[in-house]
Amino acid sequence: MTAEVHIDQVRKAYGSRLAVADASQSLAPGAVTCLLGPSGCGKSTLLRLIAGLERLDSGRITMGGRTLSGAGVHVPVERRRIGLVFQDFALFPHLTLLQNVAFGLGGLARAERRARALELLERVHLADRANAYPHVLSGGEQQRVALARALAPRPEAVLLDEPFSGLDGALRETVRRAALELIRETGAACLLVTHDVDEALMAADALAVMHQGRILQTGAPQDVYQRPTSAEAARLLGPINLIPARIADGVAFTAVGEFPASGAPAGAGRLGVRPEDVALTTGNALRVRSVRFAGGRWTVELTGPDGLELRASVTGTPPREGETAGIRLDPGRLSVFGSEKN
Ligand SMILES: Nc1ncnc2c1ncn2[C@@H]1O[C@H](COP(=O)(O)OP(=O)(O)OP(=O)(O)O)[C@@H](O)[C@H]1O
Repeated sequence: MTAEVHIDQVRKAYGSRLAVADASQSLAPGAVTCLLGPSGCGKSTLLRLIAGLERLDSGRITMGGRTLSGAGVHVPVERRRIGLVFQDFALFPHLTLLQNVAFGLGGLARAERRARALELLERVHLADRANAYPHVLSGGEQQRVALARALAPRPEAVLLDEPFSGLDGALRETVRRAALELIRETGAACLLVTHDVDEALMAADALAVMHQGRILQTGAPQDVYQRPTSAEAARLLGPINLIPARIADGVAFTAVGEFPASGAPAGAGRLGVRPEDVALTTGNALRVRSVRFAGGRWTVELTGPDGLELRASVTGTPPREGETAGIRLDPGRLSVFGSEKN
């Protein structure tokens, strides 16, 4: 069974601290929605609200049209049909892997519970360890058991809170890929909370960026990255140059040239461009302040007229410090933002 989760204008405060501020988001069945944002922005609180571990102050959360949280409604955690996976795995140390996975299958007869738990352990390639205890497993294996346990009761949604942060390097990517593949196959709606930009960009079918309790933008990862709707959202996914501009008649006038800005309101604004979308040319509009090796690319910092500071990320032979340079910006990779100083 698959169901869409709708989060509608959800708000949660702890005392005077607004942790989640009127957040709205949909989680599509069979897809991974990544919730990305800096520490303290409210990601875990939103996940806990969806799980039913917290009560919301206002707004509504529905799954398949059924209200889980809303005015006068709070379906208890165990009746939500939602699977949870946390960073610390939260396995029961005194239970075997089989017992851990069977834990949430209370409604089934004993033989069925065992069969279902074994089936899930097989899916995560740990059936041969069914009678082992969690402490003998590696971190990656424990995470796979936690996933098997979350999926065993056939949840309609799966919520994962930084589930891979305890794993490092190549293992992290392997475990993540296998886990998300399995979740997608089940058709459950999936929310993956992370503060790791690379993880979010790679793993997400849909990416939601959160800042100070608000979801600023949602979309395909490449769209949010290349077409951010605000400077704040842009910065959450990596460095971006903000070039002061005066906008008139669909053209942005800047200290480094004129660029198309059709549809942007006239007046003061800023052009946003990622460092890798700044191409260096011969010219003398800018001065190279520093050049740093960044593994496969070079980070070049430039200064220009009116105190302009720009960063370019380039391949090939970089310029030398102190030299002059020009830049070329691909009009298709420019974003136009308002002028507020954020
Ligand atoms: N139980 C609580 N009581 C009081 N304040 C809380 C509680 N839970 C969260 N907060 C506050 O709400 C805000 C959001 O916290 P939350 O844990 O949701 O952020 P987060 O984005 O998940 O952060 P992290 O990535 O560090 O886990 C923070 O300012 C936090 O201190």
